[in-house]
Amino acid sequence: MKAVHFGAGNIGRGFVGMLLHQGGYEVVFSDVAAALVDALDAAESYTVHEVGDGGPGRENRDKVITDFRALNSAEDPEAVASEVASAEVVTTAVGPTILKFIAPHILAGLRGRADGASPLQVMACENAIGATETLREHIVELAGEEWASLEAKAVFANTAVDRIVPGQPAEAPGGGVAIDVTVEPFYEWAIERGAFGGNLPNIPGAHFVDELGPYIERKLFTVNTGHAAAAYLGTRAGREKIADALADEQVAAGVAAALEETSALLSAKHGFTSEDMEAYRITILGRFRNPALPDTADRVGRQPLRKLSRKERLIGPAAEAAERGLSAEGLLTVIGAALEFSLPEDEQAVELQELLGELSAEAFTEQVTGLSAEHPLFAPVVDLVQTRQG
Ligand SMILES: NC(=O)c1ccc[n+]([C@@H]2O[C@H](COP(=O)([O-])OP(=O)(O)OC[C@H]3O[C@@H](n4cnc5c(N)ncnc54)[C@H](O)[C@@H]3O)[C@@H](O)[C@H]2O)c1
Ligand SMILES: O=P(O)(O)OC[C@@H](O)[C@@H](O)[C@H](O)[C@H](O)CO
Repeated sequence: MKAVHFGAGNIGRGFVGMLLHQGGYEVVFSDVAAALVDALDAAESYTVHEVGDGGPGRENRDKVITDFRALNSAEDPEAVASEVASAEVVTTAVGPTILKFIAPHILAGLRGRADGASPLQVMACENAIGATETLREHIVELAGEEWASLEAKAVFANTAVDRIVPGQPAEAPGGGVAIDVTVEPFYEWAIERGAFGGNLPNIPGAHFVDELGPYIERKLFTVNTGHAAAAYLGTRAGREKIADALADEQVAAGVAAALEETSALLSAKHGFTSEDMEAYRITILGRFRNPALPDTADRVGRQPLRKLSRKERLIGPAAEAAERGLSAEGLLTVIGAALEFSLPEDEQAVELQELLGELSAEAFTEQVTGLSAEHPLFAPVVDLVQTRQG
């Protein structure tokens, strides 16, 4: 069995690749970072180190991953298409905005797939609602009328992945490109079952669910909302590491306030009990506090324009809370802190600060958050933008 995985970065090597390997797949990583591809392709194995308390598999904290290869999709797209054509599974962990660049490779692979082969099982493992569906839409759009003849060759399942994998040092301790990965022990991979028609991929570490919506919203609006709150409030308080941000009482109170609001929304919307949501929050805050995990506010706050967009972890739940007459004050405080996020090496952080300087508060709010002037959250966000603009 073979899986082609696009994106050999933190979560690609530290989670998706690891679980595919444990399921018995040969993993072909595909990436555009030449040095990383070369280092992976030359290696016989890499190690996933679990650090800190909790999680399954405590008896063995170092997982050695073998039976993989790596290809550069920028240099050799034909080889990637050929691997996709003969794979059972395709996964991605490249970031939601990169999915459109993965679509041509999958389409080319489907064109080369033998008639009668089992449908390719495609799963995007990104922090976004409906990421696999987005990937499918890119493929369908590219294929145009040809899609009718290819459609039966693939099935697409939305997923929710959860494991904190911090940024890794670029250089290995002995020199050369680092390919080992340090991760937290906790993980969860929920996959929507329906698309597979009973022929589930063999991923023992994942669990299959009938409806993914509640899982992905609970994950994105708790883990990622709480993480973003820790990053933006932590940066405002001068904390560089996420664990240090949580150790600051004021930051921790701000994170808790935002998460109480998202929990109230998730309970109202999906029927999670308040006890279940409280237990979920406690687990997550414990994960953020993991002192052995070198995770930074800069990584967690990266791409603030994506994080401030309409369906994402801040505006998404705040807008829905406001529509339902629920409190969004804690989330608004985090949105205000996100507007201050400034990081020269992050293109979106630079653009965010430029837009704040160029646009009126109303135009900024419409463009960045996608809220319309009639929405109950529009005026409070405009106030925050005006405050930031001085
Ligand atoms: N790190 C985490 O804790 C974590 C957890 C869950 C989900 N995620 C999600 O996984 C995705 C990846 O996150 P990450 O932290 O691993 O980021 P990362 O930057 O470490 O990895 C992304 C990889 O994608 C590669 N890439 C970029 N463009 C590409 C292209 N056109 N084709 C192939 N590869 C390409 C990059 O070179 C990089 O190696 C994001 O959507 C993120 O939200 C991350
Ligand atoms: O990857 P992003 O930029 O969407 O979000 C940053 C972090 O919150 C995220 O990577 C978490 O570590 C991860 O989602 C935990 O499962």
